[in-house]
Amino acid sequence: MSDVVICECFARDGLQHEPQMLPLETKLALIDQFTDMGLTRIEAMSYSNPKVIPQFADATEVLAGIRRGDGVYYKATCANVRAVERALADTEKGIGANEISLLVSATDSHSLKNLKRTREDQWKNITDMVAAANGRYRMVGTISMAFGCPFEGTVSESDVLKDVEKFSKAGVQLVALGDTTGMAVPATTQRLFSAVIKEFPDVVPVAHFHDSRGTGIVNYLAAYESGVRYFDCSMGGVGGHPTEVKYGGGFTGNVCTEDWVNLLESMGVTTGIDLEKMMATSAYCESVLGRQLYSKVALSGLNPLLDRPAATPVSAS
Ligand SMILES: CC(C)C(=O)C(=O)O
Repeated sequence: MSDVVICECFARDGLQHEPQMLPLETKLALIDQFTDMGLTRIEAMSYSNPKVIPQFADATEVLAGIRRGDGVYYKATCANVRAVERALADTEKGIGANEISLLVSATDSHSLKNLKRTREDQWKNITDMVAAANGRYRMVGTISMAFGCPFEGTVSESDVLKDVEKFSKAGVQLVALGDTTGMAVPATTQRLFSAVIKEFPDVVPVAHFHDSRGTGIVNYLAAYESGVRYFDCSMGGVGGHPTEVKYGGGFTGNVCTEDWVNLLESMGVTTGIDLEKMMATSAYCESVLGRQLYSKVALSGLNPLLDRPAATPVSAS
């Protein structure tokens, strides 16, 4: 049992906006490597409309082809009831995901731009999706722009907490707070997560931060210190949110799995990840995308002190 749970987002969030289409065999090899390196949450694919997002036209084939690890959650991204119905159809065939995701934005401006729906309409959509899922999956709700919005500025923490409450009341077990465009700082990260942990003890809080301004890891550390144990990351930091490019410009990537795992393990926090396999998988991710990605650890190697016991292990509170 490790101290933290890392969700690897490369195969969905990472690939969604990649211009090149990866062949099915490459996706299967990637996800199998994620399983083999010890990850216990893997964002595998998206049941999106293939006309809109052709990258996931093979969503069912991906689920059918991957090797399943014991106790591993394979997450399917779902945008609407039709997507949940596709998830259920695959589950009936015995090849389904075991976690599905739901998404809301903390601000109406971002919701309209990103989801083409007002927040109110999106909450109706989520209610319908939860009803359609009928308790068959572990569910994770993500609140985008939870720490600030490029269109509306400061986001009210009490409004975010109301969204967490709505997810909780709907029976959603995990709630991710998204720092979608890298606006959080350690103090806001700690304040909001501490409030979630205090007010919603039944909810598993998840950090889903983008590293747009190089603040991802410092904020993840702040989240860890507040008691968060679930983190979304992506090998090489790929992925992220198109809104950043369309409306703000800049880097859209996720926090690099390699860098966050290296830091945690160097602090004596166990991740359950085989570090040598992680480095081999990191190189494989770069080779399949044909370019150097953003991980500093991929560039410099793992912390050389890692093969010695950490001087003062950080206790998992
Ligand atoms: C789309 C979600 C998962 C996201 O990346 C964000 O809002 O930060």
